[in-house]
Amino acid sequence: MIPRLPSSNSYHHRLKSLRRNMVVQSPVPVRTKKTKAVGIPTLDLSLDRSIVSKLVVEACEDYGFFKVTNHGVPMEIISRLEDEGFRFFNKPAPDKQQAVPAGSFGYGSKNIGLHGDKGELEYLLLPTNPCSIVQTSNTISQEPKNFSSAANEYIKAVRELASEILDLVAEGLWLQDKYAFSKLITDVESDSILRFNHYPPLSSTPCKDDVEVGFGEHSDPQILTIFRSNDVGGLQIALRDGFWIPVPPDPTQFFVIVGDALRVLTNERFRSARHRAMANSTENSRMSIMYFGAPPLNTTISPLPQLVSSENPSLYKPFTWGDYKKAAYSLRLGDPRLHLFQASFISTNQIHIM
Ligand SMILES: C=C1C[C@]23C[C@@]1(O)CC[C@H]2[C@@]12CCC[C@@](C)(C(=O)O1)[C@H]2[C@@H]3C(=O)O
Ligand SMILES: O=C(O)CCC(=O)C(=O)O
Ligand SMILES: [Fe+2]
Repeated sequence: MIPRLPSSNSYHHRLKSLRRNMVVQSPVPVRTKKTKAVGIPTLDLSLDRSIVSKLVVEACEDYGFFKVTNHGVPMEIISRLEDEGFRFFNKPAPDKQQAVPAGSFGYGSKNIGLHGDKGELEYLLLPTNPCSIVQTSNTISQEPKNFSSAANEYIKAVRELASEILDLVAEGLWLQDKYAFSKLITDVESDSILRFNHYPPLSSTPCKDDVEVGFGEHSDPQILTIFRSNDVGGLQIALRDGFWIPVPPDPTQFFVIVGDALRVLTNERFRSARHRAMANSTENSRMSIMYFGAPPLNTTISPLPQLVSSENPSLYKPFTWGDYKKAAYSLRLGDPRLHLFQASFISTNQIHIM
């Protein structure tokens, strides 16, 4: 099917001026080695759908990262969860260590994952399923109902936002199934995660040229990450040329990061942005809240047929989200992992000496 595009001049004029305005200047660039003061693509979700869907696709292709405004999530929902997060991190260490003790979820401090990655932060990692939020809230808050209702309302709102963005992506790619991506994260079995990262002010002064790491460089393995932070900066995004751009915080808006799974589903048309958080050298605490939208564990991830052709053959073998998650979690934070699933990858046990 040949896509039909509106042909009016005013449409093209509007699109051009939107593109010009899409990249906004960072007001307070945090400079480290190899950083650039480039703007962040910003998309106003209240604009005409046909325009926004095109711009979303462009931002996913060029950056794998963008900011959304007019996102429709009430500030009250955001502030309630932020207050609950700070209330938790302000508790004494032994109380925090009791939160969600089982498995890979729960409270962590300075250790990220299980393979020696360190960071200047503490965090709380939770499954987004409403029942497990209710259960775990007993170990997180003295007033568990306040925590669980704040978390569940926030999760519902950001899941809707993620799903809306994924529908725009499907439209911008002219897919026949408009819900091809969103249905993966709205499934009741979805493996999505909620994470609070708390970066207390650094007590020691970092050595010259040695910027301490808050959260090391990595890409997110899931489909899409929706996140925001309070007004303390720290996040940086890698550009294609290897330069890092600081992301000025915007507490009332959301940022979106393309994950590895979406990169595979689009047969590498999209980038999964590598990002990192610098340690917090300000006087105030930084807190980010990340929603990682993921499919059910048994979902097959492989490039969508519409994005595969003889000129663009599939770059990946099919694998399940569970397979990819297992591979990612068996590696260090910054390790490459997608190559393990590439169509051209030959694992050592496939090499037979004749
Ligand atoms: C070192 C690690 C932390 C991580 C699991 C991993 O082994 C590699 C991927 C990491 C990451 C990055 C994005 C968020 C996160 C929750 C995820 O799904 O993959 C973290 C994992 C974690 O913090 O446990
Ligand atoms: O806290 C941040 O700003 C970044 C954290 C992050 O990238 C993550 O939790 O995956
Ligand atoms: Fe991340």
